[in-house]
Parts: sequence; structure tokens; C-alpha cells
Amino acid sequence: MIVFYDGFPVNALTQHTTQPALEVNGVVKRFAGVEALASVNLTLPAGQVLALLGPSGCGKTTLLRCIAGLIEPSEGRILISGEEVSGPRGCLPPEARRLGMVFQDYALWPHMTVAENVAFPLTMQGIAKPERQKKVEWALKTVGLQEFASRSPGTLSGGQQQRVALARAIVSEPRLLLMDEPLSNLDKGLREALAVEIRRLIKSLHLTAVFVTHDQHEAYAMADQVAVLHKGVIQQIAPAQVLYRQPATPDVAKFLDAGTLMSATVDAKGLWLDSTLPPLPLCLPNAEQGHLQIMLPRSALQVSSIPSTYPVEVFASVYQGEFYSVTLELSSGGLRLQMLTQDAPVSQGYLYIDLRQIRAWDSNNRAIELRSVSDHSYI
Ligand SMILES: Nc1ncnc2c1ncn2[C@@H]1O[C@H](COP(=O)(O)OP(=O)(O)OP(=O)(O)O)[C@@H](O)[C@H]1O
Repeated sequence: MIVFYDGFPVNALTQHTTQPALEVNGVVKRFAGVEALASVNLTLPAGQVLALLGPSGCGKTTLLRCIAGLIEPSEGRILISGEEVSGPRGCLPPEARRLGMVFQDYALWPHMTVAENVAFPLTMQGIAKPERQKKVEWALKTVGLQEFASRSPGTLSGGQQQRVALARAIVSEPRLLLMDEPLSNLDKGLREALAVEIRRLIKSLHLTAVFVTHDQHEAYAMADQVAVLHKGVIQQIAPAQVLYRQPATPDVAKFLDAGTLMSATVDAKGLWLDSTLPPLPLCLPNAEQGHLQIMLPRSALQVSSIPSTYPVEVFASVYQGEFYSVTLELSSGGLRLQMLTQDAPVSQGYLYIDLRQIRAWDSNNRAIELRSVSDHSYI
């Protein structure tokens, strides 16, 4: 089937198939003495955008480069649209993988015009000039830069240069679009605008894309699924809302800064945040006892003037535009908790906690479900 976008055929972009666009199976990458990736598995359906998110050194770029064919995995297989591009039988070079790539520093050739930069992959493929011109025109129009075709990249702004890089990445109808920190060289306002623009473009062309970022807001703005990496391991792959509300491990919760992470103890009396405070009415299934890691999400906390078991004081409050980021101190214990509020916080009050929102993990970092032993969800 040939599909047209803005009058131009984009057949290869819109291959309708049930095959995943990308499969990564048991990929390990070792550099001398460093295991950058430890058995990574993921499957990305066609038409989806995946963000690789995580702290510096967690292996995001290594994974993207393995998918691109820029480095060879030590173990495992990578399939693009069902074709093995990396595995025990060897590795296809990047140029044979039919990918589009966008880099953080744009990687445009300064001695070529914008149009020549965009045409470059087509020239390498030996595509004849008339077709090349047509496709370059389409790609530049798609990113809104048709007026800039004869300009030198050096005369463009950062955002415009990244759009040229994007045009070059899509011009040869890639099976997969790969982007390495595509927005991190741009200032905040432009980053947000371009994130939305890139996502719209990817969706309108029915592309499948994988991008690396260390910025969770960028990941949420652009991706359908976010994979959080920690020390070469994918800890969780999920849509942003699931990730934020139900982080699979304490490392994910910590990286997303989704609330206050702390250790706690559970016994027959309840969940103890601190030995000087009354326990929360929560228990484990089968009445197990022991040490846990828990997270109290910001959204689970409220402060009221109506007395509760937990008197609190506002330790610090930072106005952040539409809300205040507040650090509370539990009066009796000195324990500090993070919360958000839209109204200017009063200096003291009583804490109410939505018990249903508390997340817990056992000593092996496995998520476990807490059960309420109270009739109330807020205490
Ligand atoms: N060519 C290399 N030789 C040796 N070690 C490497 C090489 N490339 C990456 N590493 C190591 O592998 C680990 C993962 O690096 P990688 O660049 O994938 O992380 P990252 O998550 O992309 O980090 P950042 O956000 O800082 O770019 C790091 O410990 C890094 O030092």
C-alpha cells in the first residue's frame, strides 16, 4: 500500500505489519572491565515512540548505539522489523539497517547547504537527482524549513539545525528513527516546543522511534513508553503515568523523584515510618514482618488544620510557578517528607496520608502490596 503525506508517497514509513519494529533480546555489552548493558530485553511495536531514560552512565547511549549498529553487542540479538541485524551470525553495518539518526550536536556538514545535508543519505544510496530533489523538498517542508534549503547550517539557530538533522533522518524513509539526546543542546522553551513538534511529526508519518534522554519531562512529552535504565539493566518499561504512579523499583522511584523514599518496618502493629511515631495501619499479606523500602508520593500527602495523629511543621517551601514544593517535618520524629500544594502552605498543621498511594519494596527490591487495616483510605 502506498500512503501519501502532504502529497508525497511515504510507503516505507507506513509498512503495516504485526511484526514488532524492534526486538532486543538478551543484549549484553562489555567494555574492558565495564558491563555497560546487562541482558537487556525489549519489544517495541511499530508506530510507537520509546524513550531510554536514566542517570548518567546507566547505558542509554550504549543501547542506542547497539541498535544503530555503531557498536557490536557482546551477547544477544537485535531484530528490526523481524530482520536480525545483530546476533550470533554477525552484525549489519549501520548503513544497511535503514535507520534515521539524529544526534545531540546535530552532526551537520558545515560545507554543505541545508538541502545538500538532507540529500546526503539519498546520494549515498545512489538515488537519481530528480527523485532526490523531490524527497528533499518533502523532508524540508515536513520540518517547516523549505525556505532555508540553500542556507549554510552555520547560519541557522540550534532548533533549526536540529530540524535539518531530523529532515535528513526521515528523508530516506527509515524503518526506525533513533535520536541521541536530540534536544539537550537547546534552551528550555525551545526544547519543550520541539519535543511536541517531533512527536507530532513521528506520529503523522507513522514512524517508530527510540530516543535517549536524561530528562524525564522530555521523555513524558515525546514517548508512548519509557524504559528506565539503572546500571545497564532496564528496571521498568511503561507509559509515563504508570511509571510515575507505580515505579517498579526504588531506583526508578528515586530517579523520577516521585516522592519521599525511606526505609520502614512492618510488624503486627502496622507500618512504622519512625519508632517515635504511631505506625500507619498497613500490613503485608500473610502478616509477614520485616524491613521495607517505601515511597510516599507527593500526591499522597495533605496538610490540614483538623487534628490527626501526625502533627507537622513546614520545614521549607519553594514557589514553583503553579504550585509550592513543600518539605514537611513530622513534629515528633524529625522525619522529612516532600509534598506539593497549590496554596501557600501554613507553617504547621496535621498530616493526612492517602494510604492507597504508598509503594513498598522488599529487601530484594521486589514491589509488594501493602494492605490497609483501617476503614479509611486517608489517615
Ligand atoms: N567505549 C567505551 N569504552 C569503555 N567504557 C565505555 C565506553 N562507552 C561507554 N562506556 C561505559 O559504559 C557505561 C555506560 O555508558 P553510556 O554512555 O551508555 O551511558 P549513558 O547512560 O548514555 O550516560 P550519559 O547520559 O552520561 O551519556 C559507562 O560506565 C561508560 O563509562
